[in-house]
Amino acid sequence: MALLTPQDLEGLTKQLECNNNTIKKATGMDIADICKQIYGTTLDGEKVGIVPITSGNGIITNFSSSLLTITEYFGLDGAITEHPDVTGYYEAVSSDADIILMADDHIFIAHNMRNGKIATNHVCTGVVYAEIASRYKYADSKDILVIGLGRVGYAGAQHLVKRNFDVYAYDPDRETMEKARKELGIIPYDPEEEHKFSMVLEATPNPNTISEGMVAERCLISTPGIPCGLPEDIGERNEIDLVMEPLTIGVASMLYAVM
Ligand SMILES: NC(=O)C1=CN([C@@H]2O[C@H](COP(=O)(O)OP(=O)(O)OC[C@H]3O[C@@H](n4cnc5c(N)ncnc54)[C@H](O)[C@@H]3O)[C@@H](O)[C@H]2O)C=CC1
Ligand SMILES: NCCC[C@@H](N)C(=O)NCCCC[C@H](N)C(=O)O
Repeated sequence: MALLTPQDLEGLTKQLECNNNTIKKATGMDIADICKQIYGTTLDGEKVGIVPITSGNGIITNFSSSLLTITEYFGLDGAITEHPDVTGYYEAVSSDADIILMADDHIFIAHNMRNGKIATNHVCTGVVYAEIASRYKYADSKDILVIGLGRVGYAGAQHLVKRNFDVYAYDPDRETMEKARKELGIIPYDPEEEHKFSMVLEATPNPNTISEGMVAERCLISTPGIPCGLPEDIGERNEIDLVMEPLTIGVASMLYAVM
């Protein structure tokens, strides 16, 4: 799995504000509104314990501080523990944290100590970016294209099927495509069909995954994928609203998911 780098997280607040404005323009709602709609929950100044984890590739220098920025942006009372790992977890629980945030190289969780709810970043990211794409004010139909059916994209496609969208999808992994077709009923995207979409969810770790033939003149591309899958020239030739940032929207989704 592709790991975040400190460079990905630089200028996080600016990226967040820019994306929140794009989301408001494209859907009429901001990130918090969309999360409230998805989960039917609200945030109320909860105490959040952020625990750095040293396993695997180790601590990402600005990951915990980025989580602190995000919790504060959404009006929560965040704190990074003085110690990492088990000692840090003990510190967070002992200081009465309502929600614990921690991530190793494979799973990033939010765990609500009050109601026991637990949520993963990859599922919550897929769901919230799918929801953003699906609320495009200028959509020309209920057709939506999902590019990449991994941990994030599959969760997003599943959410869109549940919301009764006509979900087309493409992933080069044949087994993944077959699983999604059988289990979700997605429609395999066929580039030969010249079907252009006004709503696209892209969740791959590769650049240039979005081709000219996929996007309508006016299109919302909602992509947590790092790096960005939209080639610059296509972005210039079409009227595209691009929602893309490395961490905040997915974390917001996690926080609302465990309330
Ligand atoms: N912005 C955010 O908040 C978050 C971003 N991410 C990023 O989202 C991306 C996806 O993450 P995961 O789902 O965990 O990865 P994953 O490795 O589980 O899934 C990626 C999928 O993309 C497919 N793929 C690769 N090239 C493709 C192409 N050209 N067209 C269509 N599909 C293609 C692969 O076959 C695979 O199924 C990664 O870049 C990850 O870093 C993950 C979580 C949160
Ligand atoms: N947008 C979220 C993406 C999460 C995932 N792609 C990742 O980089 N996970 C690694 C996080 C490692 C954190 C580290 N253990 C620390 O605590 O600093």
